[in-house]
Formats: sequence, structure tokens, C-alpha cells
Amino acid sequence: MQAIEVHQLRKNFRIQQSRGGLKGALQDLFAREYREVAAVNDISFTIPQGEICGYIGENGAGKSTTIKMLTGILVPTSGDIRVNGYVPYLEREKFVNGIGVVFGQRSQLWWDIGVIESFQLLRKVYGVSESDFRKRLDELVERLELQELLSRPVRKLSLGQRMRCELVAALLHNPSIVFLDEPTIGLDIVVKSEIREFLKELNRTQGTTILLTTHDLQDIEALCSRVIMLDAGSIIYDGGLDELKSRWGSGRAVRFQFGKAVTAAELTAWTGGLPVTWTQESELVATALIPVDTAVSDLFSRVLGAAEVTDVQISETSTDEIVRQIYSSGSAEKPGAGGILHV
Ligand SMILES: Nc1ncnc2c1ncn2[C@@H]1O[C@H](COP(=O)(O)OP(=O)(O)OP(=O)(O)O)[C@@H](O)[C@H]1O
Repeated sequence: MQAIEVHQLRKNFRIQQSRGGLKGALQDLFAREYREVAAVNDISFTIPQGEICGYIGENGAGKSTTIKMLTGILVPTSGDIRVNGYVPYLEREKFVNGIGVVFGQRSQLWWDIGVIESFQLLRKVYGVSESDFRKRLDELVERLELQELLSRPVRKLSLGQRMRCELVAALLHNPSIVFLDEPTIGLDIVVKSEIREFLKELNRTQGTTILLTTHDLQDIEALCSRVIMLDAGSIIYDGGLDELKSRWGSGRAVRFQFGKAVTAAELTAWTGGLPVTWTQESELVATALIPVDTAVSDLFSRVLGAAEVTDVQISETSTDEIVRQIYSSGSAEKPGAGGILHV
């Protein structure tokens, strides 16, 4: 059985339109105008049991809206969803026993009571027996080193401590699918890597399916063999991370520091005819992305002949750069000619 099946899923939101000027504002008072926007636009995908899949996209791409539909919080406008064989918004009671959810920006723990009391309340919500609960809690507490924190109220925990507790809360009832919406947001590098290690182990030892949204591509690199990339509500890439890198990323990034300010038009003009994409950080710093079959010497001769260069660094293109390029072009098809991106 597939863990998650999504077919032609859509969510439209009705957004109020404001008319301009005083007259418009008055009209708005009496007769509001609305328009529909598709936050999620007829997407389809399936995720087999045991996979860790990254769900990525820029702000507003529709990631959280999808997660909310998959977890039964929002009802789709149209399309089909099956999670563990259930339709989330119709069969909520049976459905929630098989899933765990962590929203990095929101807590499912009670703010003013001790962590252990929150866990006890969740035990009752999910109907977990006292003996299963104890066993599971002991394992998780030991693995995530939470012993010291259990009696503290949640409001007194650091963000990293709270996130570790959120993970326990989502896993107490031993769900087979876990949805994580930005689980590492705002965390320092040490806690981020602890959480990544924990999730990898969970997947390896229990076969837990994980769908993960993140803006941190290192989460994806560390955890996901597959990524689904969303842009303006539509899927623009669904496949392996390696495939994405080899399709897009087998090139190099050459970062130039200039002695004098350069413009986007100058950069494009210097490398006209070469398959170079520029990313400009400031007037004095720009990075040229070149495919593997283009010689770096061709790029150098153009740029060094035209501008005053004070420093150069060459690196393999990172997943970050690849994804930035894809978002900027709105397509995961490999780029042909050059262009310019602003960051
Ligand atoms: N309740 C709502 N009413 C109206 N529009 C909404 C609502 N929720 C989300 N949207 C809109 O739907 C679009 C998708 O939002 P969503 O939160 O799913 O994006 P996201 O990819 O999770 O973004 P982020 O990375 O910023 O969290 C956005 O344009 C957002 O403004």
C-alpha cells in the first residue's frame, strides 16, 4: 500500500479584493469583491511506505496548505487524498492514530504545564495504553536526552529543547507516517544535525514514512532521496535529489569580487553567447554558474578582459544554487542560454 496518494488535489482560497480610492473603499464597505486563488493547483503524487520525501518551494508556494490537507486540517476544493488508506478530512478519528505532525512554527504542547503532563494528555487523546506509553516514552526520552526537561513547563524551554519535545509528542502513539513542516526552523546547527540524525534513525529502524517541508536544503541533502518541488501551487519537479543535481548541477559556480561596481547588463554583455547564468549579490560581487561542458577559461577571458577583478572562487554548484535557479525560471527543465538572477 502507498503511504500517501494524492490525485489532482486543489485548494482554492477566496481572497477579498480592495477597490482603489475613497469611492472604492466606500463600495467595499457595502459590497465586497472576492477572487479565487489556487494555493494548490491540481497536484498528483504518491509516496510509498518507508520513504523520506522533501517537499520544498518558496514562500507561498503551497507547502503548508498541502500538509494541512494531508493531515485533515483543511478540506480540499477538489481532488483525492488517501493517507494510510484513509481520506483525512472524512475519517479523522481512525486516521489520526496513524500519523504524527510537527509544525515548526506552532506548538502542540500546552504552554504552562510540565512537558510530561502534555505527553500524558496526548496519550489519552490517542488512546495509547499506559504500558505502551511508558515503553515508548522511555525510548524517546533516552534517545533525545530529555530526562532533565520533563518536569519543566514548555514556556521555559529553549527552541531546540521544545522541538525535541514536539518530536516526542508527535511520535508517542507510534505513527507510521510523520509530517514535518519546517522542523528545523530557527535551530542552531548542532540541534539541527541531532534532529536530522534522529529522523534518519527513526526511518531506518521503524520504516516510518516522512514528508518534510523545509527551507533548509541541508535537511534535504541529509535526509531525502526524493524531492517534490512546488512553485505557485504546481509541482515543477518530482524525483531523486541525485537526478536533480546531475540534470542541473553538474557545473561550477565562479564567484567574482570586482574592484568597481558592475551592472547586471554588463555581466550579461560580457558573457553573451556563453551558457552562463549570473547571480548578483551586490554591485561588487557576482557568481557565474556554468555547465560542466563549458571551459572556465572561456569565462575568465571574457570577464578578466572586461572588468577589474580582485578575487575569484570556483566551486561545484550547490543544491542551494540549483534550487534557486529552478525557482527563478519556474521550471526544472535544464536551462539553455544564459540569464541573470538577483539574490
Ligand atoms: N487561509 C488562507 N486564506 C487565504 N489565502 C491563504 C490561506 N492560507 C494560505 N493562503 C495563500 O495560499 C498560498 C500558499 O500558502 P502556503 O502557506 O501553503 O505556502 P507555503 O509554501 O507553506 O509558504 P511558506 O514557506 O511561507 O510557509 C499563499 O499565497 C497564501 O497567501
